[in-house]
This record gives sequence, structure tokens and C-alpha cells, in this order.
Amino acid sequence: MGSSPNSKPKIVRGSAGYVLEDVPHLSDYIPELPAYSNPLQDHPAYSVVKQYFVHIDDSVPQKIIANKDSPRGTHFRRAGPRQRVYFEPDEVQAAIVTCGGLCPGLNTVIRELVCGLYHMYGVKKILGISGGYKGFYAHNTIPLTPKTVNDIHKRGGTILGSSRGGHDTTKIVDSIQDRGINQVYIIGGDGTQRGAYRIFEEIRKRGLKVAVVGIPKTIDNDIPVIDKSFGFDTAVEEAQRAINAAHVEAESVENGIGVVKLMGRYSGFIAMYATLASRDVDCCLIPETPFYLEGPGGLFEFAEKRLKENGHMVIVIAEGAGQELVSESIQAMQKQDASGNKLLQDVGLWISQKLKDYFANQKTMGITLKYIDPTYMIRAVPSNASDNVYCTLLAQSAVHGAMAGYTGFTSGLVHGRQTYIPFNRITEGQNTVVITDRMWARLLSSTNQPSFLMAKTVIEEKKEEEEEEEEEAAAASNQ
Ligand SMILES: Nc1ncnc2c1ncn2[C@@H]1O[C@H](COP(=O)(O)OP(=O)(O)OP(=O)(O)O)[C@@H](O)[C@H]1O
Ligand SMILES: O=P(O)(O)OC[C@H]1O[C@](O)(CO)[C@@H](O)[C@@H]1O
Ligand SMILES: [Mg+2]
Repeated sequence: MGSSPNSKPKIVRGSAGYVLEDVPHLSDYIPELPAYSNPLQDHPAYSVVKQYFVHIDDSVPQKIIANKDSPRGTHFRRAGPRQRVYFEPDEVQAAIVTCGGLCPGLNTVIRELVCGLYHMYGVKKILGISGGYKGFYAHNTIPLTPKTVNDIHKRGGTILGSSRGGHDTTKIVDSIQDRGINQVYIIGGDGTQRGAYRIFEEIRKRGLKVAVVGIPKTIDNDIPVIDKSFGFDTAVEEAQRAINAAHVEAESVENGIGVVKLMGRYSGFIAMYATLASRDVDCCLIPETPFYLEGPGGLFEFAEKRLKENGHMVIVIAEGAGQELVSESIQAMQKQDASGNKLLQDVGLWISQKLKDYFANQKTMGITLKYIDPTYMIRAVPSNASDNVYCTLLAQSAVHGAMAGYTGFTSGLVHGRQTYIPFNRITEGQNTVVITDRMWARLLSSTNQPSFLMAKTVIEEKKEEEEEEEEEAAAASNQ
């Protein structure tokens, strides 16, 4: 992988604490770049739209809750078509690539990028890069037209293929340069956006007229700043089918327990939203909040109580939850995938076995436990209607931004508004469930499950106090 990105963020300050975290523009490093009238102004669909072009100074606030003394705060550039564009349709050679794991809606974004370029701006040369980043230098390209992508949104996966690993900045940019590509649309998660940032930096270093645009993808919803990533809604909806099945199985037997494992490596959003949506879930476990099994306030005690009350229970567990507990009991090897992501132990199988062992040893009640692992089923499906609309907006905004000469940005929704977010902001952290926020409190109130964190913290604090007392007593006796 190349050296770390080092361009300075473009910050514009205004009155009353207004800050615009702006996105780079090709004209920042290419002098006297010619601009043209946007061809949309003559387009029959758009020419009649009142104020179709976005005002050059429009921006969207990152925080919308304010009080009378708050500074105006951070803003992002509003997405949409500009009056002036920096590419002539004939000169554009666009490329589209999909990287990382699958996600509902990938094909819809590809379709809408192709149709947006073609129908809105008259761009005819569009290439698909097959097999993720390494496809730039290791595979052939696929020509894309509105006809070839016409019904791909009805299929799950990505028609271009995807991969992890294989990001070689120099080779990728060499390939972009050799092929004469001047607009690159990169669809992928946090890792992919980091890779896109490096590509942008290298392109800028070489002074190339190439717009690099990211479209955020991940069902885990772990990309910061944006409201949510496309495909997330579909994944939550699909997860309902697994939870329903677990519930039906659990309530049909005496002391039935249904365990459902959902995706979420570091962020428990899918598990949290699937739980909130279902109302059949008794306990939701996510990576952000530690839990424990034994003793007062532990999972076993809660399970016993729920079974006594209701005769059945459903547990939803995110794949990244409780990994430290699993590693304690299984000699875990620290393995990584090709992109450097931590490979996880199967916490669903582990917790199922632990529950079975506990009730077998207790001999107080016999349980029947069914473990459902719909992991790949929730991400391999085509996107639902609302995600399809979302994918269209993201793709069209990306095209408008690239045509307007912006680069080094991710197209994203902030408080329901389309924006252009600089790569440095999108790659600076990970979006996780904040367990001190109201949403997690809502879930706890809905499931009425124990807040393991609080109980655990109490136990740990108590332990620390006892240890301190012991140390003090030992020190005193040594004096
Ligand atoms: N820091 C980085 N710099 C450059 N490239 C990276 C970086 N991290 C990841 N990549 C590349 O980005 C691609 C996708 O990364 P990764 O497998 O982590 O998936 P992702 O984009 O995070 O999506 P998801 O996690 O949702 O599946 C891979 O080809 C990987 O080599
Ligand atoms: O098995 P794969 O393809 O590496 O993908 C698994 C990972 O991809 C994701 O769906 C997205 O990062 C994670 O939730 C999951 O851990
Ligand atoms: Mg990722």
C-alpha cells in the first residue's frame, strides 16, 4: 500500500462560527482548467426545474441541534448539479469499481452511475473494473451501457465482482493513467474509502485531471458522518425473517431459546435496529457493550428469568460481540483477512453451547435451543425500494460532483441532504453504536434486558475497591 495521505483539509471559515469542510477541486492543482456550461440546462427533463442548479455556496450542517448561543459549526458542501462543469461529455472516460464485502444495492448504484452519466450528461465511455481494486491491474474491464445494466438492480451482489486486499496505489494509478480514465467511481466501505483517498493523493501528486469519487457501502453502517449507508435498511428488513423464524421455533416448544447471529464486525447497528424493529427479541448483544454470562445480572440469570416468565426467549447477537469472552474459552489465533480486518470467532455457536451447558448443569429446566445464522443471507439480497431510491440519489450526486470538477470526496447523506464529504473526514474513524445515547436506551427499554455494562461496571468497581482495601491493609501491616 502507498504512503499515507497528506493533503491539507480545505477549511473555509465564515461568520458566527461557520466552518465549511470543503472538498478538493481539480482546479486546486490544475491551473487554468476550462469550464463549460452544464449540458443539463438544455436537457428536457431538467431545463424546466426551478433552481435546478445548486448554489455554489450551499452547505449542509453536520449538527442540526442548536441553541441560541451555539456557533454555526461544521458544514459540508451540498451535492447536486452545478451551473459550470469541468468535463465535456466526449472527453469523459469513467470507471466504476466495487470493493470489500457485498451489500444490497451495489448493482443499483452501478446502474444509476451508468444511467446518470449517460442520460444526464451524455457520457458514453464507461468501464466496469472487475474484481475490486486489484481489477485495475489484474483483470480486464467490462464496457457498461444503460442497456447492459438495465435490470441489474433486481439482483443481489455486484455484477463487477469484488475483493478484499490487493490495493496497490501505484499500480492502480498507473492503470488509470494508461487507460485514459478521468472519472473514477469507487463503491465500498471504510477500507475502500481509505484506498480511494490514497488513489486521490497519488493522482493529485501526478497532476492528473482525474476526479476520484467514493460512494459509501457497508451493511454494518460503520462509516462515520453519513446518516446511514445504502443496503442497511434492506439488511435490517431481511434480518426480520431470521428473527421471526427463531421466535416461532422458540415459542413452539417448552423453554425454547432462539439465537440469531447478525453481521456487525465492530458496530452493532444491524443487531440494534433489527431488534428494535422486531419486538420479539428479549436480548440484543453488540460489540460496543461488554456482557457476561455468570452471576447476578449476567445472561444466564436473565435467560432463566425470561424462560420462567414467558416460556421462551430470543437472543440477537452481533458477530463482533463478546469476542474477548470467546477468545478466553477458545485458544483463538489472531487472524486477519486480505484487507487486514480481524477474523472473528463464531460467537453465535459459542453462546448457544454455553447456554446449553448452563441449563444442562443447572438441571432446573430443560431447554430447546435453535441457532440461526443468516449472516450472508442478509447481504446477498437485492436492495429494497427505499434503498433503491437512496442508491439513485447517491449515484446521481456522485456524477454531478465529478462533472463539476470536485474530487477526493464521498457522496453521502447528512440529515437527509445529499452532500460531498472530503475523504479525510470519511476515513477518520468508525461509526459505532454509542451506548450512552438515547437509541441504545430505547432498545434497553424495549427488550427490558439487563444493562450488562452497568452491572459489570459495578462489579469491577467493587472488585477494584476490595483490591485497594487489601493493598492498603497489607501496606499498613508492613509498617
Ligand atoms: N488503509 C487502506 N489503504 C488502502 N487500501 C485499503 C486500506 N484499507 C483497506 N483497503 C482496501 O480496500 C478494499 C476493501 O477493504 P475492506 O476489505 O476492508 O472492505 P471495506 O471497504 O471496509 O468494506 P466492508 O468492510 O463493508 O466489507 C481492499 O481491496 C483493501 O485492500
Ligand atoms: O466473509 P467476508 O466476505 O469477509 O465478509 C464478512 C464481513 O463483511 C461485513 O459484512 C462488512 O464489513 C462484516 O459484517 C463481516 O464481518
Ligand atoms: Mg470495512
